[in-house]
This record gives sequence, structure tokens and C-alpha cells, in this order.
Amino acid sequence: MNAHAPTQPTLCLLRLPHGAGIALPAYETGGAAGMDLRAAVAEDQPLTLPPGQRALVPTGFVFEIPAGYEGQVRPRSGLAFKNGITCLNTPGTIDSDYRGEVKVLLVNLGEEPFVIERGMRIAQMVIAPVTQVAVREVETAGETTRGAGGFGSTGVL
Ligand SMILES: O=c1ccn([C@H]2C[C@H](O)[C@@H](COP(=O)(O)OP(=O)(O)OP(=O)(O)O)O2)c(=O)[nH]1
Ligand SMILES: [Mg+2]
Repeated sequence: MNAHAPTQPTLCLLRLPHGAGIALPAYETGGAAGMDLRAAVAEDQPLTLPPGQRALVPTGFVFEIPAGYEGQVRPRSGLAFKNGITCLNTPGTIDSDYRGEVKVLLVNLGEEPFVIERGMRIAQMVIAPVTQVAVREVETAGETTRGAGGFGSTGVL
């Protein structure tokens, strides 16, 4: 039983042919926020990401995100710190109506080429609730104390 069990929705996963043998995305610890995603690159064709380059890395699964939720694809801090590997579009947005393969857009911001092997845990996915709002155009925006101040207007200390 994990920390979030009482209200747990179900994530349905469709395994694609090239995802055969890849471990299901999983929470590595009981209280983990994200499920680790693995690279479904070919066993005999690891993907080398040279410095400054990006690549779409397959996960091998279609994710059926429950209605009312989104999937956020986020970097793993270890890969970012040790190797400069991050998600270019972080957090990647997986819509609940998307039925294609989830892919991870990695970029190498490090100085060395990075080799992505089959089954490597390359990113993590957080499932988060989303609200779709009604959109309405207005003539004036409601007054606030902040007003138009932003981008550092409140200072640093
Ligand atoms: O890191 C990502 C980001 C997106 N997607 C998939 C799922 C998502 O539902 C879809 C569309 O993503 P997004 O809306 O970010 O991209 P877009 O450029 O706006 O494409 P679209 O016009 O298809 O919405 O692409 C991924 O597999 N990985
Ligand atoms: Mg879009």
C-alpha cells in the first residue's frame, strides 16, 4: 500500500511491440511523486546524445491518463546533475486524450556524449489533476494590490 492509496485513480498502459520486456513505469519508493520512465531504444542500438543535441526517446507505452488528470514528464535530478541530461520541454505535458506513444524529449547540456541504453530510467512522470476553465474576454481586469508589478517587483530580500 502506498502513501496515496485512498483516492488512487488507475493509469492504464498499452504496451507497444518495441516495449516488450520493458518494466512498467513504477514509483521507486512508497512516497515517490513520479513514476520512472524507461528508454525503449533497441537493445543493440543504444542512442548516443552528443553535447548540445536533443532526441525523442520512446518509452514503449501508450498511457491512458485518467480524465481530469495530466501526465507531467520531468527530468531526473541525478541525470541532470551528473550528466547534464534534462527534458527540453520540462514539464512535458501528456494529455488525457493522447493515445500515441509517450516519448521523452531529452537534451544533453553536459560536455560529454551520453549513451542511452534500453531499459535505462531516463525521466519521471507525475500524474496531476488539471482544471479546464471557461474562457471569457472582458473589458477591464480586476484591481489588485500587485497591479502590473512582476518580474522582481517585490525585491529579493
Ligand atoms: O514530452 C512530451 C510531450 C508531449 N507528448 C505527447 C503527449 C501530448 O498529449 C502530445 C502533445 O503535446 P503538446 O501539447 O505539448 O505538444 P504540441 O506541440 O502542442 O502538439 P499538439 O499540437 O499535438 O498538441 O504529445 C509526449 O509524448 N511527450
Ligand atoms: Mg498541444
